Amino acid sequence: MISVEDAQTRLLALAAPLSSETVPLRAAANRWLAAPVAARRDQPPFDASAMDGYAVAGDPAAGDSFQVVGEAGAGHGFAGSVGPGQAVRIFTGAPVPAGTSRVVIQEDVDRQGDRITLRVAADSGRNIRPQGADFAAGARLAPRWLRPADLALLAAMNVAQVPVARRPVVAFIATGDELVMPGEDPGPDQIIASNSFALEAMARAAGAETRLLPIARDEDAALRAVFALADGADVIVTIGGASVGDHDLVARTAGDLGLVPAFHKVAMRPGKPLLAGRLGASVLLGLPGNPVSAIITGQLFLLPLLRALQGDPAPLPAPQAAILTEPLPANGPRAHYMRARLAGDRITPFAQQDSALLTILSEASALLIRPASDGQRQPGETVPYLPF
Ligand SMILES: Nc1nc2c(c(=O)[nH]1)N[C@H]1C(S)=C(S)[C@@H](COP(=O)(O)OP(=O)(O)OC[C@H]3O[C@@H](n4cnc5c(N)ncnc54)[C@H](O)[C@@H]3O)O[C@H]1N2
Ligand code: MOO
Repeated sequence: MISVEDAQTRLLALAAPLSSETVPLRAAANRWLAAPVAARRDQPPFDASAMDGYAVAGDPAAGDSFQVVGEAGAGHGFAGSVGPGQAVRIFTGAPVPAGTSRVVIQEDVDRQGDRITLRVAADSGRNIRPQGADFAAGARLAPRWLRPADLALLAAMNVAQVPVARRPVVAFIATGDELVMPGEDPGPDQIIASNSFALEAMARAAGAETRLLPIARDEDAALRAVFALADGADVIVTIGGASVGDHDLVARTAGDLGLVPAFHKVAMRPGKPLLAGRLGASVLLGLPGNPVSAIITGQLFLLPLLRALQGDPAPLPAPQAAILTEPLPANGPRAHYMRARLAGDRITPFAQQDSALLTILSEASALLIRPASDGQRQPGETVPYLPF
């Protein structure tokens, strides 16, 4: 059995980056910016007022008085120039008129007709946002996951079309005679297929386009037929049938179909039966069937794979540190990803860690990482975890 880190490295080695495409700005949310884009203008494009008040020159003192000679608003500046003893009524976002060098806020001014008098000396701030203070024309936004703030930044840069990585297509195949879809009528020996729904949501949030294929019965022919439906997918994710039982067919059937294996079985808990390899033009990721195992291996393997396919050079989740609240016995030879609750900087693993318990997983906010063969841990010690 190989370590989690080895398995992740081998899987990511299968991730040849996808091509890019250009999409309208609004369609770029949550996608990977595939190439640097340059600002097409300065922002602000002119020295702009940061406050509502009066634009004047110099460093006026309390009692100084000015004649108001015009107005500058956002979207319509003051065309003339402003001389000594003159002021322009100005509003936030307006271009600062030629000849002025600061904005006195209106709260500090008494106005009578077209004259203003300063109640206090102008303060040290000029209340002006200089041209290009946010960014200058030509400034670049480097490849990254585009968050909402990045969309606003691209818009301000006047970038309407955005180069992003093509969405990876992920096909999900749940396997097992016991499975029916939610809303169907399960037979007495059947359960509801649940894992695909978590995994599909996870993949979509990571930018993938998803296909939920029909459940494959536990026979070679049925599994082959569903594999055929996955044709063209960048990633095929099977769920279940990865272990050693007589009905665990994924490795065998995929092998007969030409799977070039990268690994099968990883020293982790949950998730030991995980397998991966290249199947034709697709990457095959065979997840274990237990719900917690499937979702955690999805988190640790499927998500990084999807990020890497889209070009993210650092696709792996970064462990954080928290303070343990309870003693933990020494860990065995498999890295253990314990379902845990995080409160501030303190982490408490759930007492029950069975890999079939979706209620516990749903309550969990962290996966406490016990490295393989880690010794006993005491309350107060710092331990690694992954946010969940
Ligand atoms: N003799 C051994 N038995 C098992 C081993 C082992 O090493 N030796 N490994 C165990 C571990 S660890 C895991 S994890 C499971 C995973 O096995 P499979 O990947 O073959 O999964 P299945 O047997 O098909 O299913 C396991 C469990 O999960 C339920 N399941 C399956 N698919 C779904 C789904 N889409 N939604 C909800 N639940 C699902 C299934 O009904 C089973 O209860 O093997 C252990 N056995
Ligand atoms: O290692 Mo399995 O994934 O615990 O249930």
